[in-house]
Amino acid sequence: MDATSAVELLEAQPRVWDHSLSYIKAMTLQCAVEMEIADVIQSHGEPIALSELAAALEISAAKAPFLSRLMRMLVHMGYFTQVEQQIVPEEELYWVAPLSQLLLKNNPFNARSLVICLNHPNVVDPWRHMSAWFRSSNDDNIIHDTFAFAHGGKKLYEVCSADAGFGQLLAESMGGDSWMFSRAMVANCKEAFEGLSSLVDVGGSTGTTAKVIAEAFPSIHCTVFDLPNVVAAAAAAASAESLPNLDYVGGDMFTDDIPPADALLFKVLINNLCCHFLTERVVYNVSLFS
Ligand SMILES: C[S@@+](CC[C@H](N)C(=O)[O-])C[C@H]1O[C@@H](n2cnc3c(N)ncnc32)[C@H](O)[C@@H]1O
Repeated sequence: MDATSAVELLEAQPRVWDHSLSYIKAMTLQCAVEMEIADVIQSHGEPIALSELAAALEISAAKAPFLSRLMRMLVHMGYFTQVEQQIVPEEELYWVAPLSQLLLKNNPFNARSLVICLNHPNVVDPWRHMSAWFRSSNDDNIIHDTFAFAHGGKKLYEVCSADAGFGQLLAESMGGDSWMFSRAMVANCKEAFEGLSSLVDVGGSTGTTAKVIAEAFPSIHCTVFDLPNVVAAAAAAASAESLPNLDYVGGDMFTDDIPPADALLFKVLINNLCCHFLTERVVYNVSLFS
């Protein structure tokens, strides 16, 4: 190997490190969500010193230096800002950046469940099995998706049925996304709802999308149709803020009757297979918005 090639390789090496360690950002974000760091700093009401943050998070003094590293990473990722400290210059001060709004528990559009869901072993494992999937030789009875391959042949929703906690997490994971998406949809696509008197949101999860539609179009009766355990939790949570034109029906869309309606909404359901607004006619392709 000549000297130029050696230098080129040396310069390329950090990229391999970068690619191989890129999971650190995901894990750092998950840690911030689990520890509710954004909530703690926001409720402090002003920039918080590292020692105060450590105390509020009940982190021991011995581990506080590691909290400093975590916070610097989160600053680098854009969730927090580091503020100049005048009084005790050596003390680090942190404040929330706009991006951290997406981590706050009291924001209806937060992405907390999404972060936890996307880092869940059930979701990460298929990626770890990708080469084994490519190399597997059962082409006669090919298991098309790597998810099923990594889960003993079970598809996503079969895993959800077997693991109710994960099913609930998946159902909730789109909540913030749906909240923002639905508001944009009802504001920009009013014509898609004209003439409808009923709509079923199939796989409607906690009802975020249906709620937005029901509020925007009181003349449309909206039904959230999802697996019974998901619907039970969603309906219980919704009872306090119930809308007269919104209800919940539990069932399995593969085996149970979907309630009849003028329009069926399939949003982020069964991979890309059903990413459409369906009625007797196709009203809108949801993927246009996502
Ligand atoms: C990725 S989430 C999408 C939720 C919602 N449509 C949205 O866009 O926010 C998929 C939803 O489909 C539901 N689901 C999965 N299998 C189902 C089935 N067989 N019948 C009805 N709903 C199902 C899940 O419980 C989950 O709430």
